[in-house]
Amino acid sequence: MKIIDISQKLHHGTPVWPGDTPYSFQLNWTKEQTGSVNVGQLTMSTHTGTHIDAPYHFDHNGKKVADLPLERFIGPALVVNVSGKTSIGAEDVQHLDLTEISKLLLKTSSWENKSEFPSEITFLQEDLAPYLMQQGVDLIGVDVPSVDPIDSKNLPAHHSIENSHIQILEGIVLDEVEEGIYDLIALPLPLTEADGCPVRAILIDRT
Ligand SMILES: Nc1ccccc1C(=O)C[C@H](N)C(=O)O
Ligand SMILES: [Zn+2]
Ligand SMILES: [Zn+2]
Repeated sequence: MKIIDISQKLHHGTPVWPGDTPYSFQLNWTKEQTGSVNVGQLTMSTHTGTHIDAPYHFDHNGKKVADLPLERFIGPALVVNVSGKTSIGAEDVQHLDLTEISKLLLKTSSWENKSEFPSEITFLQEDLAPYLMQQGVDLIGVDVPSVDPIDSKNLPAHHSIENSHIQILEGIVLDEVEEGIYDLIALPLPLTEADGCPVRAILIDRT
C-alpha cells in the first residue's frame, strides 16, 4: 500500500493566521526530572497547518469538532489541478466525473512559499458547494489556509459549504500529488469544545 502524506509538518515557525497562536512544543518534564520519561506540551491555534474547520468556527450554533460524523473524513477522493485561477466556482468543476467520489481536493498551487503565511490565495465561490452537494461530495480540501479570501470577514464560501453539509479541510499539501482518484483519511481529534483541529491527512494510492 502506497501512502502519500499531504499534511504540513508542524514545527516552531509553521505559519499561522496573522496574530494567531503559533505552534509550540516544549518538554514539560524531562527524563531527568521524572526519573522515567520525557513529557511534552503542545500549544497552537486550532487552525494550524493541515486542519479541519468545524461549523462552530464561523457559526455560534454550529457543530464542534467532536460532533462531526467521522464518515466525512474518510473516503474516495479526487485530486484535481485548478491552478492559475483567482477563484473556483461550479463551472470550474462541471467537467469532472464525480460518481464514486465523496471528497474533492483542489490543487490551486496559490500558496507557493509554505514557510510564510500567504497574503493572497485562490478562494472558492458560493456556487461551488451547492453544486458539489448535488454530486454527492461531503468534503472539500484546499492547499491554502482558507476557502475564502484571506481578508474576508463574512466568509461566504465557509457558510455555503456548511449550508451544503460539506466538510472543510484546509492547508493540505498537494505539490507532489498527481491528479486522480485516491482514498483520503484526515481524522481530527475528538475535541469537544473546538472550532477546528489539525489532522494528519493522507492519500492511499490505489495503483
Ligand atoms: N485563525 C484565524 C484567526 C483570525 C481570523 C481568522 C482565522 C481563520 O482561521 C480563518 C480561516 N478561514 C480558517 O478557517 O482557517
Ligand atoms: Zn481553518
Ligand atoms: Zn476556514
